[in-house]
Amino acid sequence: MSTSAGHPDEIRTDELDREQEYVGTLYGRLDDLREHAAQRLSRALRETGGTLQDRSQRESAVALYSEQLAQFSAVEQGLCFGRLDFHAAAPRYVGRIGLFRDGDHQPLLLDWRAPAARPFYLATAASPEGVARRRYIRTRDRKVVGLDDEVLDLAAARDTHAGPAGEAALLAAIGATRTGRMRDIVETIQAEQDRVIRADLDGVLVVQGGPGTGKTAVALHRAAYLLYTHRRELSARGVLIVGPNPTFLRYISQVLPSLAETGVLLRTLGDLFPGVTARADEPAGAAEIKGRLAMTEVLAAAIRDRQRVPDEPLEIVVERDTLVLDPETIRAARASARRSGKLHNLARPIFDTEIVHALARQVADRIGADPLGGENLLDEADLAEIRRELRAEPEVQAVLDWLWPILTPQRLVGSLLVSADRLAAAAPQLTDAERALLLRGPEHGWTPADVPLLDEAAELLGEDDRAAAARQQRERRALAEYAEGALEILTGSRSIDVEDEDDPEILSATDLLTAGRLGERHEEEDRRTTAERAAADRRWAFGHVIVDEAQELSPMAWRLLMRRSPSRSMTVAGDVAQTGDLSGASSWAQVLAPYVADRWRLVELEVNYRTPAEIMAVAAGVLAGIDPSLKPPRSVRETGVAPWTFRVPPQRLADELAGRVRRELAEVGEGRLGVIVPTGRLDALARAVVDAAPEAAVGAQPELESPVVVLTVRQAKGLEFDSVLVVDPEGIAAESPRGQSDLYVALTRATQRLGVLHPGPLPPALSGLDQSS
Ligand SMILES: Nc1ncnc2c1ncn2[C@@H]1O[C@H](COP(=O)(O)OP(=O)(O)OP(=O)(O)O)[C@@H](O)[C@H]1O
Repeated sequence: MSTSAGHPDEIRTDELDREQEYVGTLYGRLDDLREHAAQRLSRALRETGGTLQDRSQRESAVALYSEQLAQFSAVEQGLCFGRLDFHAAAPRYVGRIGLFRDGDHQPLLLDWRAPAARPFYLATAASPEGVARRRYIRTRDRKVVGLDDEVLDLAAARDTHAGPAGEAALLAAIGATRTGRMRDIVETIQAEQDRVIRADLDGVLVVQGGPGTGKTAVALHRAAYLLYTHRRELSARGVLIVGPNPTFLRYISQVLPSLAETGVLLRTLGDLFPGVTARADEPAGAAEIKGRLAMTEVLAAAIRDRQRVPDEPLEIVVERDTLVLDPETIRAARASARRSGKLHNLARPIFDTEIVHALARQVADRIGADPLGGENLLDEADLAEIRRELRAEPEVQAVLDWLWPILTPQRLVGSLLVSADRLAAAAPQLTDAERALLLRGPEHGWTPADVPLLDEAAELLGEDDRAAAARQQRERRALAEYAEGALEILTGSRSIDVEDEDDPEILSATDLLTAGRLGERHEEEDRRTTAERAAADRRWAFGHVIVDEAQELSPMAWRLLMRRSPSRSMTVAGDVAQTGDLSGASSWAQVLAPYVADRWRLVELEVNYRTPAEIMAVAAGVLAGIDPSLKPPRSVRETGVAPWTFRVPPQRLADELAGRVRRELAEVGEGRLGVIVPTGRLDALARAVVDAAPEAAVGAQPELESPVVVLTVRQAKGLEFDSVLVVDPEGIAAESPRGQSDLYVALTRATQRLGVLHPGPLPPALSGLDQSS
C-alpha cells in the first residue's frame, strides 16, 4: 500500500515539522563541515615559506579542502531524500553523502551507496527486509515540501496494484520538464537498476535495455557507487566513462558532480589518443571500413611498406668518397631487423647496425687494403672507429631514415590515408571503391574512427622511448647544474650564515646534499589528478571502464578500449536495436568473444522511464521492422497525449516546420524541444527553425540548454527532450542501411510529446499515427 502525503491537502503538518527539524539538523552539520573546510583551506592558502615538505603538505591540504568544499556544495540540493523505519531498529535517513554527529560520530545520514541504505531501493512489500515504512522526503532549498510514504506489510504485498517503488516520487521525477542537462536519479533508483549499480566490480557486465530504460543513468550511478565502495583501488587507477560524442558528454556532465564524485574521466572515442582531438566528419562508409578488424593487417602492411628496399643501388657520398648500398645488402639488413621480432621503431637499431657494418666494410676495403696484397691492415678498433664516424654522418643518417624511418602513429596513419599508392600497397584486400572512400586530402582533420587506428599503429610501431629518455637525462643534468650553482652560493655564504666556520658540529648543506639530489628535489612533483594523468597516458590501465551507447563501437574501437582495461573490469551499456553506426554491434556475444570468450554477465532493463506508452506504441512498429524478435521496453506511464503526424507538400515543409516549432514551444513552456532531421536536410531545416525561434541551437555541438535544438539522429543519440518533432522520417530511414534503427532512436527521444512532419508518404511502420490538422 502506498500512502501519499505529497498533495498539499494531505500534508500532515506535524510529520512535516518533525522531518523539517531533522533535515535542519543535517544542514546545520553540513554548514559546520563546510565552515571547517573553508577555514582550513584559507589557512593553507595564507601560509608561506617552510621546507619543501611543508610546501608539499600545504598543497595537498589545499587540494583536499577544495575538493571537500566542492562536494559539500554539490549535495546542497536534496541532501536528505529518504527515511527507513524498521520494526526492530532505529530509523535511518538516506541522502547524498554520509554525515556523522560531531563528538560521538553517531550516523546522522547514510550515504545512498552504503550497504545500510540499500533497503531503501530494494525493500518491497513482499520482501520488506525488516523495513516497516519507506519515506520519500522532498525538499526544496532546505525546506521539506512533501512526504511520500510506503508501508511495507503483508496487506500491501497482497495489493494487486504493485506499482514501482516510490511511485509518486518517480512519476514526479520523470514527468518534470527537462533542462538540457541530465539529472541524477538517486532518490528513485528502482530495484532492477540498483542491482546493476551495485554489481561486483570484476568482469564485464553488459547492461542491455531499450530506449529510456535508464542505462546511462545506471552507468553513471554505478561509477559513483564503485568509487565509494572501492575508493582506494579506483582512485589510484581511475574510472573511464566513454560516451558517443561531446554533446552527450556535456549532457551527462552534471550527474557525477551532483553525486559528489569528481575523479572520473569522461571521454569520447575521439579523445582517447593523447595529443589528438578527433572531431572531423567523414562518410559513414569510410568510418565503417576503418572499424573493421582487417585494419590491423592493413596497418601492419603499411609499416612493412615503409621498410624500403630500392630497385637500384644507392650511392652515398661520405667525405668525397662514394659508397654504394646495393638492394641485396639492404634486403638482408631488413630481413635481420624483421627477424628480431622487435616492433618497427625498436628494430631500427638492428637495421642501422647491419647497414653501417656494410658501409664500414667498404671504407675499410679502400683505406686498409694492403698494397702488397696481404690481409687488410685495419684492426677491430679501427673498424669500430669507422663505424662510429659513419653513424654520425648526416648523409648516412638520411639514408637510414629513408630506408627504415622512425614513425609516429600520426605519421604512419596520416601518410597512409592521403596516398592512393600507399593504400594500394597496404590494403590489397579492399576494393578500389573502398580504398577511394578512405583516401582524403592532406588538410583533413582526424576523425573518431581514426583514433583506434592511431592506437593500433602505436602498438605496432612500438614507442621509441630513447628520445624521451634522452630529454629526461638532459633535464636532470640541467637541474643538477643549477643545484651545483645553488650549493656554491650556499658554501659562499657560509661565513655569513654560520658564526663559527670551524665548528665541526654544524653541518653545511653541502655535507648533506649532493648536487644531483638537490636537483632531484627541485623536480616538480607530479601533482596532476589521477584523471589528468590517465588522460595523458596512452598506456594507462583504468581500474574500471564504463562504455555508454556501446552498440556504436566498431571492432577496432573495442580493441582500443580493451587495452585501456587490461583487468577487464567493465560496464558496457547499450541497445543493439539502436545501432546506427555501420560498424556497430548487432550482438554483444560477437563483440566480446575475442576478449573474454563467454565470461561476461548480461543484465536486461525492461522498463522505459522516458517515453510514454502512447509514443512507445508508435516506436514499437518500427522496432518490429528491425527485428520481430525484439521486445520494446514497457513504458512506466501514459500521458494521454497522442503523438501526431502531418503530411506537408515538400515545398511547404520549411514554413510548416516553423509554425509547428512555435506551437510546440508554447506547449512545452519551460521545457525543451528537439527537432530531429535527416543529415542531408540539416542546413535548410535548421534555417527554418532559426527563423521561427532565433534562440534555436544548431551546429556540431549544439547547446542543449536552448529551448529548441535541431539535430541529426547521430547527434540526438542518448538525449531527450520534452517534445520532439521528427522531420521527414522517410528521409532519415533512407540515409543509411541502418536507417530503421535511426528512426527508432529519433522516435524515442521524447518525454511528453511527439510530432512527425513528412513531405513524402509515411513509412508503413508509422501508419498507425493520427493525422494532425
Ligand atoms: N529510477 C529512475 N528514476 C527517475 N528517473 C529515471 C529513473 N531511471 C531512468 N530515469 C530517467 O529516464 C530517462 C532515460 O534514462 P537514460 O537516458 O539513462 O536511458 P537510456 O536507457 O540510456 O536511454 P537510450 O538508450 O535512449 O539512450 C532519464 O531522464 C533518466 O533520468
